[in-house]
Amino acid sequence: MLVTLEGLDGSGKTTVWEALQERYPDAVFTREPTNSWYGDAVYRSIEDDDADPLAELFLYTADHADHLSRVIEPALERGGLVISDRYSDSRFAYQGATLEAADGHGLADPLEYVVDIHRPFSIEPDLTIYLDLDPETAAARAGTTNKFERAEYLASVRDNYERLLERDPDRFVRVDATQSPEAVREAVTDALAAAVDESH
Ligand SMILES: Nc1ncnc2c1ncn2[C@@H]1O[C@H](COP(=O)(O)OP(=O)(O)OP(=O)(O)O)[C@@H](O)[C@H]1O
Ligand SMILES: Cc1cn([C@H]2C[C@H](O)[C@@H](COP(=O)(O)O)O2)c(=O)[nH]c1=O
Repeated sequence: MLVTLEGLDGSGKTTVWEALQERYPDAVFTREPTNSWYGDAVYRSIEDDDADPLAELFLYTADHADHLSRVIEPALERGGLVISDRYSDSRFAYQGATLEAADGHGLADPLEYVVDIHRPFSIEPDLTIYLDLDPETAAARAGTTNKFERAEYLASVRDNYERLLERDPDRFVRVDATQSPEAVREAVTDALAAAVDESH
């Protein structure tokens, strides 16, 4: 079973992901960008304010392809529970917004384009927990240290997440990330426990 945590920078994904490790000691905990050399390339691009949006999309997507074949697919084939801090929805929402800001880079609908390039090879999560937070609080919590962690940009990322939730309501569970860390953890734990029970 593949479970993903999604949301804006600073929404609390990593805080929750770390807490879940105690609860599910046998699960595979992973994340995107990964710690591979593909992930290193992604982090170089994050630091480059002038990175080409399409080139950046393909760097993230290369990292995803490697993540799938090296980590996700083997774990799922073993029948394990995989919990990923960010996954393909981050690409749909963030690179969709970056391409949109670059006048669509000649694409009619950047978000749909990013979804489409994943279709032939990616694996859809069984459950995606979306930590919903307003862009201003997200940017403040994240510390506004890179080009993505700015409220204006995060507002368009959030709009894209809303589109993704609307098109796939059965896969997503929305959690109010303005709550205390304890309340967020409890809501995520409840959603995950229900999904794990249902899968048995
Ligand atoms: N529910 C919460 N209320 C207030 N602060 C929180 C909450 N959850 C996490 N934080 C704090 O917000 C900051 C960002 O949290 P965290 O790193 O978990 O977010 P994230 O979604 O993983 O961010 P990023 O995507 O940028 O890595 C941290 O300082 C963390 O302690
Ligand atoms: C997977 C992925 C991530 N991003 C962005 C989101 C963050 O601003 C950075 C790094 O992620 P972290 O969780 O803060 O370490 O990358 C993205 O734009 N597209 C993606 O596919």
